[in-house]
Amino acid sequence: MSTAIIGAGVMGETLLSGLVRAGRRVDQLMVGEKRPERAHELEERYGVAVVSNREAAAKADTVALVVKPQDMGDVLDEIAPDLRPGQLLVSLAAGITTSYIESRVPEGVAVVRVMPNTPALVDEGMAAISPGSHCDESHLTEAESLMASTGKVLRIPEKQMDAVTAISGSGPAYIFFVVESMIEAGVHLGLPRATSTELVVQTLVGSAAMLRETGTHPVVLREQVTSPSGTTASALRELEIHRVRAAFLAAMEAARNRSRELAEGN
Ligand SMILES: NC(=O)C1=CN([C@@H]2O[C@H](COP(=O)(O)OP(=O)(O)OC[C@H]3O[C@@H](n4cnc5c(N)ncnc54)[C@H](O)[C@@H]3O)[C@@H](O)[C@H]2O)C=CC1
Ligand SMILES: O=C(O)[C@@H]1CCC=N1
Repeated sequence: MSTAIIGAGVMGETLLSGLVRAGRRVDQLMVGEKRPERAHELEERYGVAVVSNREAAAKADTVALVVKPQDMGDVLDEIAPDLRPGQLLVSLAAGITTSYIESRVPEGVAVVRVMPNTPALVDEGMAAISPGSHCDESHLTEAESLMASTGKVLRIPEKQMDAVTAISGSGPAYIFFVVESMIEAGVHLGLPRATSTELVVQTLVGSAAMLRETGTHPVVLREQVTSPSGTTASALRELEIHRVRAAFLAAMEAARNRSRELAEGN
């Protein structure tokens, strides 16, 4: 099965590198990329063929669309004449619905919408997938296998996609923001930056491993750290006073709303 990736920026390369790591044959992969210097970089790095978007659409069994939502209309209009019924189109773009894509491509092209995230770069990705209206099980399985090369995959109803985008799609950015803030705090408290960074990164990795390996609810894990009248209780009181919980809710609502706006072409 040949796969084309159209749009080889951050997420396009993440997908490409994952497929290569998972053992997909490079001669079964191709890339369509607008920026010539970027295309050249990927040719050099992976030995992958860079072709025009139309050639990618005409040749590949599966076409992954990894351009920005704002560029999706133009790309679909460009490749529509080369697509054929039964072919699989996988969109990784935030906001863009399967019905929007289906309305711009020939009848019978199978569309799967995916929301991935960047930890896929280290094979710890979280991707959610939803079928469009012309998908059969084999299309969904192929999209699932594409994304499973770099992490976990969950099938979800498309109506949940904007919320998923806000949680796991954008999620790594919130975590990096927390990490960055904790490192800075360590520096304020007098730690050398390298020490603070090592402490925070390992604390994050250790906490994530506890969540995954014990399956224990985060509230219970947090309570285990919080000794009566201790240091953690003092810190958590400040987080509540500064409404960090409410800020997370507002942030994720804003991301969900932005995903909805992107669907309307804004
Ligand atoms: N970066 C992330 O963490 C995530 C991104 N996504 C989605 O992935 C998509 C791409 O995002 P990024 O990789 O972050 O953006 P990016 O800007 O790094 O990559 C987009 C790439 O598409 C190329 N491009 C633009 N128009 C093109 C055209 N007509 N033909 C061929 N290539 C074209 C650009 O030159 C660029 O290399 C977006 O739709 C985004 O919503 C989804 C989940 C996570
Ligand atoms: O910020 C964005 O729009 C993309 C989608 C999810 C993560 N990055």
